[in-house]
Amino acid sequence: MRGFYIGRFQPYHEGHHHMVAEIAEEVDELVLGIGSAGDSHTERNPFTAGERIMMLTKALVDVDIVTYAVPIEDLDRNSVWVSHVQSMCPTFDVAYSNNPLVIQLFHEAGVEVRRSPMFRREVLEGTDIRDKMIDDEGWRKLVPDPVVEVVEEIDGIERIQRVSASDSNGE
Ligand SMILES: Nc1ncnc2c1ncn2[C@@H]1O[C@H](COP(=O)(O)OP(=O)(O)OP(=O)(O)O)[C@@H](O)[C@H]1O
Ligand SMILES: NC(=O)c1ccc[n+]([C@@H]2O[C@H](COP(=O)(O)O)[C@@H](O)[C@H]2O)c1
Repeated sequence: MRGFYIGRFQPYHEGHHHMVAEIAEEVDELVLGIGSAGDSHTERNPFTAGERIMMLTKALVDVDIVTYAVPIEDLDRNSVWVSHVQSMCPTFDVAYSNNPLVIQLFHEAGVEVRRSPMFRREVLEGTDIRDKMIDDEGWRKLVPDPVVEVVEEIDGIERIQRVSASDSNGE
């Protein structure tokens, strides 16, 4: 059985990693949809799709199922989004998400959706981790080690500090 799990992964953190480990108990292969793939260089979406592919690929080397990372750009039309996802991905039997809109759209399209309990959500939330990156304090222990290496390789902290400063100046 093949599963599908979508997130923006800005950045890929230990909550996502925990969810992947749980999903890996239930499926043979997993497609990871990198959502809002066209977005980057903003405070909410600092990293490009390619950078997020690096984070996922390097963090998932120890996961013992086959994984595929597929960038998925946003569409203006929610009603055809599931078809758009399916057109970009290997076929899958079940979708995993906690996002209410994603659950609703898959449900309406007749795709089975499974939710997964939030893991240590009080610290493992992308928005909070990005705030910690802006301060460059306390974020490293909240993401897998390979993600730290990718962020360092791409000068990600300098990027997020600059784009958050320009976002708040309205530039
Ligand atoms: N700590 C967590 N435990 C389990 N699942 C999580 C956790 N954090 C996020 N998820 C789930 O992973 C999927 C992708 O989430 P996403 O990439 O938006 O991360 P996020 O931490 O919610 O980030 P942001 O604050 O930027 O929205 C969603 O279904 C979300 O509910
Ligand atoms: N119409 C659309 O483009 C559409 C609809 C539902 C979800 N999405 C995307 O799916 C992803 C869902 O991920 P999160 O659970 O991380 O929010 C996001 O990138 C979101 O933009 C896009």
